[in-house]
Amino acid sequence: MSFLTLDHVSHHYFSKKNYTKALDDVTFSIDEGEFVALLGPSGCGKSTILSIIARIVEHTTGNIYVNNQPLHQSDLDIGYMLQQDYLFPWKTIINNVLIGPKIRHDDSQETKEKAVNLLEQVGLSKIKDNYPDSLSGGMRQRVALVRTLITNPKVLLLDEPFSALDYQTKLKLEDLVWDLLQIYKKTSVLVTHDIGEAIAMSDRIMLMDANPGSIAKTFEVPVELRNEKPFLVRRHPKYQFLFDKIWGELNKNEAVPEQSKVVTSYNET
Ligand SMILES: Nc1ncnc2c1ncn2[C@@H]1O[C@H](COP(=O)(O)OP(=O)(O)OP(=O)(O)O)[C@@H](O)[C@H]1O
Repeated sequence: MSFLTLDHVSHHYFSKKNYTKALDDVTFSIDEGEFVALLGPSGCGKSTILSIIARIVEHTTGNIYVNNQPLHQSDLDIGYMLQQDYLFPWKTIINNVLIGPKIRHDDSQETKEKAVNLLEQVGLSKIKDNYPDSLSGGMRQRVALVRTLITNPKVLLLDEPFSALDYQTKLKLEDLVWDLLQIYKKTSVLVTHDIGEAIAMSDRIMLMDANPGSIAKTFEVPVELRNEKPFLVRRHPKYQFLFDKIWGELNKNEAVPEQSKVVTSYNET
């Protein structure tokens, strides 16, 4: 049964000088526990969809439902992870993680233990009393991930969370997030420009068109890939097949250069 539904959702941004139609008639549903990726060109409205689900932006028309109840009447808990980690430099790692519970007046020992436990799962419990400036980019994102999970959100919104990281760190973090989701089972929406990441992480990929933003096509990820860790998914022949299909769809309006040369063999010298 569908858990989260966007039903004919459109959104316009208005400012003094500009009017932007960011989303046009977007309709899709996500099942509970499903991992969905939004993929598409810059400006097609991917982040706007996340902002609408998070109730940061009020959509202009259409309806959104959580378990068949209007979103604004629901008490849906959202965890939001962004490209930037926004850790507070003056707080230790553990205190950065505990910001969400503190805002909710949860100062309990149980939550502190949960924070340490989660930091242990991402390999950072030994340095929980350090400050963020001593951490690498990948470590900082691991703290941000724990900070997102500590309040036990029902839905995880991931807005290009790995895109500022080096490739090796990004692959490791994809596996880590996947491992944690096997345990904590969140309904997740990932925004990414990376086709490989979308295939490796998701159950379903929604390809978007721009001007105005809309859902162009949906790709189901084969079950064999869904059951593998992201790193191993990339070795699978079905991964390459789906990658080519999505690549073709993204570039279907591009002219093929007449002089393009196809390399058919490689001679090692
Ligand atoms: N606060 C805003 N005010 C006005 N226009 C906005 C605002 N936020 C986004 N837009 C416009 O809405 C459209 C969709 O933006 P959005 O950031 O959702 O796209 P995106 O697919 O996430 O882009 P990217 O991949 O570059 O992050 C773009 O044309 C953008 O310029």
